[in-house]
Amino acid sequence: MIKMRLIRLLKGSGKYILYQVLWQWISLIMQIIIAINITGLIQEVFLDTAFEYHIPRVVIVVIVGALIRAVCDKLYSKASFHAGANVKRILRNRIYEKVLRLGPAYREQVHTSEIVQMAGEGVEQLEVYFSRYLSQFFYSLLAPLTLFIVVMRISMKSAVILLVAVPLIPIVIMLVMIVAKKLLSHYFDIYYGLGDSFLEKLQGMTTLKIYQADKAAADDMDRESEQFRKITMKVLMMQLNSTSVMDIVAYGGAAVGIISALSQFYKAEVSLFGMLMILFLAAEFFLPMRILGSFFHIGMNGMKASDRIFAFLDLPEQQRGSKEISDKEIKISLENLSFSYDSSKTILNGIDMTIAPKSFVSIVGVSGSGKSTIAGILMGRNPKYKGSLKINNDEHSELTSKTILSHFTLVGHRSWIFAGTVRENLLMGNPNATEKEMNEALEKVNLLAFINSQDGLDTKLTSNASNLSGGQKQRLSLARALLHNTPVYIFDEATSNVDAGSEEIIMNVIHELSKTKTIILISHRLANVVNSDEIFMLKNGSIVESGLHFELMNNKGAYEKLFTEQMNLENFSKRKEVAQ
Ligand SMILES: Nc1ncnc2c1ncn2[C@@H]1O[C@H](COP(=O)(O)OP(=O)(O)OP(=O)(O)O)[C@@H](O)[C@H]1O
Repeated sequence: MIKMRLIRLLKGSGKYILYQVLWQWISLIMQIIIAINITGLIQEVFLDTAFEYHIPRVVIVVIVGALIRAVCDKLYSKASFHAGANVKRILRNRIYEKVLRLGPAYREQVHTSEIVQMAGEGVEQLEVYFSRYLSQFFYSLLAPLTLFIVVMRISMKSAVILLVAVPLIPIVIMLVMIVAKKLLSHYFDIYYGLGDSFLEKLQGMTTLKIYQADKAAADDMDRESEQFRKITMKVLMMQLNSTSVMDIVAYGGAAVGIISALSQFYKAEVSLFGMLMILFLAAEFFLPMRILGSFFHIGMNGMKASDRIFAFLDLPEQQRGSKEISDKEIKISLENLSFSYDSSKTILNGIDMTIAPKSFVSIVGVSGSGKSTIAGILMGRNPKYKGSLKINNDEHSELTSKTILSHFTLVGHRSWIFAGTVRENLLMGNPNATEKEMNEALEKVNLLAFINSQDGLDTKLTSNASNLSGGQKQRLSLARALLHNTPVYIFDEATSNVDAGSEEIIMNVIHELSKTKTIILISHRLANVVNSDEIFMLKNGSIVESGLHFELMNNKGAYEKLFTEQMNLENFSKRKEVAQ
């Protein structure tokens, strides 16, 4: 019922739980004082003693007691807010820091939608656990003991009956917990699955529309939602049933206590005052446990959500060294490097490659041959490689992520542009870039005139720059990469999906850049790689040929075959265009 790992999250907020218990306890003491005064007065009325003199005192006690209880309620709410808010902030920070530590490879271990749900709804579900459940747990132990001490002075028999009946509620809670654990785990599987599926369908909405598959996707969503509705109903039913059982135990226990008090009054074993006191306080024995029971279900949801959060926080992290790249010149050496995403298939097999500082090398090969996997390994995204990858004299895994990312820039064909302004996106490349440097970068990629015809650097961009053309977006990504100004640039199909004009501009920028930087170009289109210092031809994860363009052409191997096929196809297209 209490999870120590969650408790440890409280850190400095533990005092708020203590305050909550204290305010509730003072409120209970006030209630006991009010009950003593009122029942005392009732007894005096029945015994016809001089009760009139006591009325003002009782009225004052009731008013002051009620006021103190109101203040305690207010203070309880305040402490409850602080207890919940702090933990939520701590947990969200931990999730965020974990994502950062996992780095770009996080998606291999967890879905983006799961992280979003975890950090949003998942953390939110812990609110009740910290702000209500925990303090109620301690208070529901303290309250019956306090009441026991009061009632035992009136009747030991009633006090014992009431105290013994109280633990029946936690027994019911524990029995419910056995069923709830399994059900809730299933509930969360379906819940996160639904989120995942919803996000994917939303992201692929345009594709679904193009292939008129949106109806089938909507039917899928309906099916999954229905499954979620059913499991939600099951959870609610379980909660409702257990609440009813707890009510029966609570009110049944109070009834037994009251009956025992009446019987003792009948036998003149307790006074009228004593009988009325037990009558007033019997339900109070059970109320805190009963409230704990109602928080328990929400607390249980939170505990279950925390299982996922902790499983995520415990994901193994890439063990990297602490070395920094110190040289300005960067030599990259891959020696007998192999890699698999999983044990079922080897993706790269015994790769040997040396990339000299400021050289222009290209990696080519048919689709699926492993080109992007090499780029991923160089960027630290696919860390579990075998063999050796050295940056100057240090093994890649001994270097910090930070040093890798500040010496290597990857420009892919799907670089993300964020909603905001052109300026904000460019500053991501270099937060210290001046307006002049940003304009120069835009000029290099032939985008300055267009951006200036809009609102200049303050031109607004929608998410992933959907208000720019594909070519403009790619050139903007390139301008941002230029501002990053690292010694090594990796271009992974940076010109795919762009028009011929944009392709030419991008290739010109890459060639210009190769005068001062190391360039690794991954391209389907072999016409773009002819001027490389070295070309590596990849096939099924192995280098089958390497050398200069003319050497590979003379080899008459796989490269020559692919190059000739592409040239024939391009010439055919050109002839067709001219004929039209
Ligand atoms: N995250 C991943 N998990 C499992 N397998 C993967 C993953 N990414 C790629 N692969 C597999 O690794 C192989 C090489 O993929 P990679 O993307 O490196 O090829 P590529 O040569 O860059 O292809 P393309 O030119 O089509 O981009 C493929 O068979 C692919 O299915």
